[in-house]
Amino acid sequence: MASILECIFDLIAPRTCYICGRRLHTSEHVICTSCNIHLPRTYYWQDPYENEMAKLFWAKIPIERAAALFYYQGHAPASQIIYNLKYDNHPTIGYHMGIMTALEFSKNHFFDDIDCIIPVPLSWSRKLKRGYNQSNEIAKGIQEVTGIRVEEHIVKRTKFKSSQTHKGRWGREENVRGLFKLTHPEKVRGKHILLIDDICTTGATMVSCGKEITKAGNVKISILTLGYSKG
Ligand SMILES: O=P(O)(O)OC[C@H]1O[C@H](OP(=O)(O)OP(=O)(O)O)[C@H](O)[C@@H]1O
Repeated sequence: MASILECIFDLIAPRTCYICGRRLHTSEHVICTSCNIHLPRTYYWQDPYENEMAKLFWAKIPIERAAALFYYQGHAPASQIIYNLKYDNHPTIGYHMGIMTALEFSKNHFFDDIDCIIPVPLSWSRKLKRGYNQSNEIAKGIQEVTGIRVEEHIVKRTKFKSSQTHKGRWGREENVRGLFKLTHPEKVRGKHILLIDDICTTGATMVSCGKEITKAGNVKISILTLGYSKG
């Protein structure tokens, strides 16, 4: 339930839906109820072991479950959520979308047995430019609902090559190969990790990060993103 303070803030500075622009009710966050209903959900969390996204990771990393909240397409209305989260300085979108995602996924026991959450890291230069890591903001929302701790400093991205956005399938794999460095293997050895990112397209970023984490030994990996893009 919204606090009195939140109601007052909404009167002074009304928030609007990031998809349709309609004014948000105090109980709504990021998107309005109508846009939420029309969000193109994947429902992968209802079949987290064998869906199209999970199959991207088969035989590449020790994958358990994988799911994204919605299908992502470049200019579709729902892409505004990701665009504003990443490129328009709205980190709280990540937190609220993380909460929304966790509430839906937990109905299907998606988070069972997971020991810790690792947001896919950004390079320091990218983080400096953006001011925050969007995956970490999503992770905080997931933690809020599930109580599973977020571990931000177990793996780092050693450099920023270039964005995956305009690359083809092969170029994406090449672009992120060997980019991550596991700095605290003892913290993940024998654990079930939930890797978080904003979007999964080919899965190359998750595979590269996941492979590095598995060097710790006896690790299981599940994957959660807000969007799944068919490329
Ligand atoms: O599944 P994949 O094919 O690896 O693509 C997904 C990755 O691409 C995007 O990052 P990008 O490198 O474009 O970062 P940017 O948006 O910050 O430039 C996105 O944030 C994921 O990390």
